[in-house]
Amino acid sequence: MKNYTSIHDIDDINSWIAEAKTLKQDPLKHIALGKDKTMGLLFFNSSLRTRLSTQKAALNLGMNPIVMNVSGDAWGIEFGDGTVMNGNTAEHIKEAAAVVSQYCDIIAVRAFPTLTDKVKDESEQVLKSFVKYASVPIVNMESATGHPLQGLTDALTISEHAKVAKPKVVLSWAPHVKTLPHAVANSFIQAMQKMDVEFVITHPEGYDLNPEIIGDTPVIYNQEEAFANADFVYTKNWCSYSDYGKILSEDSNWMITKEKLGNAKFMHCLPVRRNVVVEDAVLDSDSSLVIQQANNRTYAAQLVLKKLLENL
Ligand SMILES: NCCC[C@H](NC(=O)CCC(=O)O)C(=O)O
Ligand SMILES: NC(=O)OP(=O)(O)O
Repeated sequence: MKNYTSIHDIDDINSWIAEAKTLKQDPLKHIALGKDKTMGLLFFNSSLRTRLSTQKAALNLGMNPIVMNVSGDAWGIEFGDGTVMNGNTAEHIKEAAAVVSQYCDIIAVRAFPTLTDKVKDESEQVLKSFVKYASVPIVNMESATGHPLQGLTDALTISEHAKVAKPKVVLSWAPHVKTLPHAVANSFIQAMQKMDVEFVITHPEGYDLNPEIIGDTPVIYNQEEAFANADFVYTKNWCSYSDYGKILSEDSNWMITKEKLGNAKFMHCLPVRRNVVVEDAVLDSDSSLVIQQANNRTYAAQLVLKKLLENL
């Protein structure tokens, strides 16, 4: 594996999950692997979990992490090809990526979508430019259309907590006050499609995700029907994909409640807005896996970094 930019970079999810579980049992076992190697983390957007768990993963492998908030702290980066740079951007990604590649052995990037320009977002301009112009491996820490470190984490968490051989997993849309990306939902879908689970998606009409990602995964527009006999309910808000970037509904009837959840476990990537997306009674109960999920971010990242280091 040269880069980790999408769930498609996982060749065999079951063996990856097994290896992540082994790493979790003895996180410092490979501390010599990353000796004298530098991990660069570049953030164009806010983060708590990704920023800390990816650094923790690098430290567990003996790497030296260096972190930069690119938006605001660095010079504005130009991504366009052939642009006359007489506007607000001060340096081109061609120089920026080449320079950072000299300081770092692996570069991880977070760059969210605009949610106003679908073509630009789907082109993954920022992530793909780093892949193109950097000379070291690139890790996606949540791009315009995917969050594969999260998707791998979620697959690991479901595997750890499954009580039956083929659990039923539901991805449910929930209300939110802001227009939010599709990245987490996309990578979760792609991860579940690789797992041996019964997987369904539920959301109000108008919130259908990219049909190329959905494939033949069933979509049910009735949340109650979708939740029947669920073992895991993974919740996420996203904005409309067809009416790109729009909030069509803030219908509070779609909020996750203890009553709706029944015996299922609740999952969310975090950060989560209490009593908008999910009620307190769920998050404050044993049904919630969100803290265990966030812990697994370290081991998912550590597995990815280990594979990249072994391939340097
Ligand atoms: N990295 C995890 C999720 C990040 C982002 N959530 C947010 O922006 C929530 C912001 C808020 O609730 O104000 C998303 O949905 O993709
Ligand atoms: N789940 C997740 O990616 O969280 P952060 O946005 O805090 O990194």
